[in-house]
Amino acid sequence: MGDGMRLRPGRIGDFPAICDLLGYVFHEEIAGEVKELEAEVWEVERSLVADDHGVIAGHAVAYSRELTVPGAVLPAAHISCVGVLPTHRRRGLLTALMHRQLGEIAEAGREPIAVLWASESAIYPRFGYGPAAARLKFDILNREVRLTAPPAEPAGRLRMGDPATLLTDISKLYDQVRADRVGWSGRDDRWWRYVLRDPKDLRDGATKRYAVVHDGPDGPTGYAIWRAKERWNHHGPDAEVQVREVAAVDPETYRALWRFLLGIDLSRSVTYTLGAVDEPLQYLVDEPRRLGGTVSDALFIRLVDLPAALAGRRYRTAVDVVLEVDDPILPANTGRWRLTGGPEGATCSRTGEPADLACSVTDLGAAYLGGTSLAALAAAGRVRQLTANDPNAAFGWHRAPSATEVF
Ligand SMILES: CC(=O)SCCNC(=O)CCNC(=O)[C@H](O)C(C)(C)COP(=O)(O)OP(=O)(O)OC[C@H]1O[C@@H](n2cnc3c(N)ncnc32)[C@H](O)[C@@H]1OP(=O)(O)O
Repeated sequence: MGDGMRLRPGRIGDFPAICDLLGYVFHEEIAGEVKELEAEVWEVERSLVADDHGVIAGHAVAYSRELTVPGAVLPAAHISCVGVLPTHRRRGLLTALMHRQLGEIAEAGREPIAVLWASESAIYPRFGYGPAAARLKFDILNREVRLTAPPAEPAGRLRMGDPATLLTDISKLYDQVRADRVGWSGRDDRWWRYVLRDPKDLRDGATKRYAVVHDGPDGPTGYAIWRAKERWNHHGPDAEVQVREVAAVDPETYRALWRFLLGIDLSRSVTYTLGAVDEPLQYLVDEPRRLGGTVSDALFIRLVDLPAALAGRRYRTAVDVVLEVDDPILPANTGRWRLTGGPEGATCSRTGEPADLACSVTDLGAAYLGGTSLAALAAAGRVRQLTANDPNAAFGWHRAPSATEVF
């Protein structure tokens, strides 16, 4: 790391310098409402800085939140705000920050896993984070797709308003849906304010955010949040609807919300950047190619306490397998582990038995949410299946993992 450089916990007084650092590295200005909301969610006691004689040259923070994993909701360290000053790059600061941070999470013993979004996919696998959930970004030509096989007119009604005004319904629905949606993060009031932040200077000419709640006969059953960007061209109206989030407790609601979003007058395109890889919308329209879907990586998962993490999720089918895992950064995870369980729960303990499958902690992180197949990792030569006892099917889940926000 170099002479005089030290890692230390962040202090309240560091916040402006950390915002400046993040501004430099992400090429943006962190000011005004955004800065206030960053301060509100910032956990100073979980913030780590690289201090070069009083200059904050590097930073990383862990947020205390929950994450839905297959069959369970677990505490998960949400890693964010990682940056190293351009003047200090490639001298090992990130490496030092990551090692120290993982050590601290492991020592605290509260969170069996850590999760992050990577600015570049190449950065985090070396620290044991595996690409565990992808996203499908939609760029929809909405006038060129039709919802197929329309059922009888749905019984529900749509109610429009500001997201903040409808938040009581929206947050309840989010919690209801997230219980079964792997990759969704818990949101307390602070995180809702953060997620719904909407300063005018970040709208790029679009409107403020709107929300719509779908009410069924027994109460609210789903919501959508979106904004629109006005555009006209020589053909006439050409507005873009930008969908932020859609959550529905049943297929009728999901369909009603998408029918609403795809049909907004004067629009010619609809974008949705946080779709799931198995987003049901693909199976609702007559011409899915016009949805313009592109896949990219989303959540990276790091197993911090391997046995707690593996025992903390459920498995799609019965599993009884010995995994041999290598973890150079957290050696307590290294070794052979017997995982026994299924759809009702699991146990995981150290064993001396011969291994059925050998892999790195990064690959196990990639497979953890059920979105990256161990068989595909084996086909890539990353995972070694050593016996016929193959846990691939058990590690899968009934829906693909997805993410609802970039934190
Ligand atoms: C969760 C989040 O917040 S994601 C956001 C991450 N931050 C950013 O992208 C902001 C812009 N970039 C930066 O601030 C810095 O370049 C960082 C934080 C990505 C890297 O910090 P550095 O201190 O330069 O990393 P460090 O010197 O520890 O590098 C460790 C290794 O990772 C590699 N590495 C670092 N950054 C990158 C990258 N962007 N792409 C590919 N490899 C990388 C280095 O080459 C090095 O490899 P080596 O061990 O084989 O030599």
